Amino acid sequence: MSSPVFVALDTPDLDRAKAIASRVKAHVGGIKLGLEFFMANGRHGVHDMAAIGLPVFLDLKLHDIPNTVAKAIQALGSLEPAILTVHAAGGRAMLEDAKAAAPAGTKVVAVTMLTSLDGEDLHSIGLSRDPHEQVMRLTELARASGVDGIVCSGAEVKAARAVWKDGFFVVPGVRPTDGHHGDQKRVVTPRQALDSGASILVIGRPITQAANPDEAARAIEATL
Ligand SMILES: O=c1ccn([C@@H]2O[C@H](COP(=O)(O)O)[C@@H](O)[C@H]2O)c(=O)[nH]1
Repeated sequence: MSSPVFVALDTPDLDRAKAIASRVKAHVGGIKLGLEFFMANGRHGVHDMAAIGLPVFLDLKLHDIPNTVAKAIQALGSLEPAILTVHAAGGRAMLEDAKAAAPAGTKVVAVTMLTSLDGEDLHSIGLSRDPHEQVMRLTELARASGVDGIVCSGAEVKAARAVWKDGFFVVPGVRPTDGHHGDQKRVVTPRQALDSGASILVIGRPITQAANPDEAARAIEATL
């Protein structure tokens, strides 16, 4: 079975992204390309990265009116990423139209609550629910909208999986040890995320900023 780890290649530098992907290829199951990479390299960069031979997760976190999101997904043309993100807060019509616009082989997953946020952040944007309640509410919305799954933290994935048995659960905010969390606030270890029901884990800086990225990826793989 291939590794559940998708390495987040958060860099604008195509050559650096290629170099890290090539180094860690044996220890990860896919690569995740986000806004930083896409803004710098566009569709052609994604196409180049796909040539490495690992599944591509395109993490664009689309959030706009339904027509705009659907047209943006259609504009990806032949890229056909394995996974594509939209924001669940875009609402039911946007989620339905995103799924309808995506290629059949692309899993559309809805971001519920960014792992860089906590309860205080929710309150500061006018939401009185706690993170667990917010994630569960958006999980129900995503399931009812017909998308393939959600992005949530490892703290909520067990409860989300319980109400959506065949959903696809993406867990970022993963740290191998109790070390530096950076901007992530809802954090678990790779083992905890998998034991709680994650389908895949997204891990960036613990691998890409390591002195030896392939050794870091191998060490994480050994814990799974
Ligand atoms: O809620 C979310 C959704 C997406 N992400 C993305 O995952 C990686 C995490 O990188 P680390 O370096 O392991 O923190 C990054 O690309 C985010 O855009 C997330 O962290 N949380």
